[in-house]
Amino acid sequence: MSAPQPQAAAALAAQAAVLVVNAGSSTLKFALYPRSGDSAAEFAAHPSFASGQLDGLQPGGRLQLCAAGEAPVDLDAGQDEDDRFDVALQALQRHVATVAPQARIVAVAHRIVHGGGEFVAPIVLDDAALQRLARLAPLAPLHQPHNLAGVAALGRAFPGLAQVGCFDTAFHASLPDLETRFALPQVLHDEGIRRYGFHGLSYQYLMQVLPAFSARAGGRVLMAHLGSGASLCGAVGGRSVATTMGFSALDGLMMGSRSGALDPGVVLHLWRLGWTEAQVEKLLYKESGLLGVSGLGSDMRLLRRAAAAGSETAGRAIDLFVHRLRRESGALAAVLGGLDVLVCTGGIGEHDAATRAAMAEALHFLGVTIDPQANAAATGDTIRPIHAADSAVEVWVVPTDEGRVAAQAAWALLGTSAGDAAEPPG
Ligand SMILES: Nc1ncnc2c1ncn2[C@@H]1O[C@H](COP(=O)(O)OP(=O)(O)O)[C@@H](O)[C@H]1O
Ligand SMILES: CC(=O)OP(=O)(O)O
Ligand SMILES: [Mg+2]
Repeated sequence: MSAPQPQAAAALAAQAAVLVVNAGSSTLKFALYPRSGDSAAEFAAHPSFASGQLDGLQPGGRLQLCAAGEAPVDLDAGQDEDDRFDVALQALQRHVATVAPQARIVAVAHRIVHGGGEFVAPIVLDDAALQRLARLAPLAPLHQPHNLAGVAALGRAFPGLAQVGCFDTAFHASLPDLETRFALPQVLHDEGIRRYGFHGLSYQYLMQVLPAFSARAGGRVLMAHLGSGASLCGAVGGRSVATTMGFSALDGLMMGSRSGALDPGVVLHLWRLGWTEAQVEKLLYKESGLLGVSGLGSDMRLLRRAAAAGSETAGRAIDLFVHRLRRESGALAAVLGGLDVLVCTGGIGEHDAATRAAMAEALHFLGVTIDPQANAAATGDTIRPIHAADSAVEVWVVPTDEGRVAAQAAWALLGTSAGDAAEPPG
């Protein structure tokens, strides 16, 4: 993205924008969205006007701003985590002032992974809500503490601005009762030990754009969000009816460094062997999945290269990822009673044609056939159909945009007054 010339910038009218933040353990992803209509076509147009990522937020990391269309910039950062956040946010503000000088940030919206049973719709965050959300941190230790640290840091950077929380779990509030239950005593269910489901902002985005492209978007849709975290969601009428992640973001598919579904007997066994809670948590969240099985890394690109160069462990990790995808897809297709549409998204779903081909092959018995050329040509740049002309099931590759959904939620909560505040005087 190139910076507008000063004269051109001066001529631009102030435009209200929502800054969307997705804070992770070592990265902070951000994007700036103007107000736009909520139609499927406008959603699909990807209208964010500044976006990027801040890397290296953990102490000792190399703090770097990677903004869309620009070379990465190294930042001079201290060792203290709060200082690093603040330096990173000042850089973000400078970047926004350069590439989108017309933007006037009127609110900040955060992706917050766990909303529990209580937060089933976006809210304007206040101290009481933040305290209750902090209690959910043990259920999403890889995400929730960082999400909330992001809220605190943005509060310091933009004092007085409304901060909106958008919950990954909220899209799954529509799950049928049975789908939320584990086969455990009722008392535990009543205490909140149940399936919640995650990646909800991504699934909501897919369900909002798809109707502009497919007349069958309201039918039985299987969505595969395959990124560092990976899950599946089955939807009918645009609403979640089944999903693979559960109480935490550990369940279901094999992931970059997470195990996915695991016999709980394994955890008991490790405890008996003397593993501590912290060691088990690290194993399941950070040392398993593609990384654990391959012993090489969690990134599918790296594993594809290693497998092509003859690495047996990389090949096994990919095979297991695909096998688990086959098993879980079959389970959700059974819950849906068949498929009308399959949607692939997330870093792997958008970019890895071989994984998509394997998934389609696994679901061929349900009528899924892809067009190999269309599949190879789909690189995650835009929404593309990849099914063969005679496929009974449509297959789409859709680049997801969780930020767009969070921005929409902020606009809806803040009403028209937020936009009016940024109109140029006179
Ligand atoms: N070109 C690509 N080919 C294959 N896999 C890719 C490609 N680009 C990204 N990925 C995979 O996607 C993952 C990141 O997915 P993404 O959805 O961006 O993750 P997250 O938002 O959870 O950090 C990477 O770890 C890698 O496995
Ligand atoms: C919930 C989850 O796993 O998120 P991510 O894929 O961003 O890690
Ligand atoms: Mg993600």
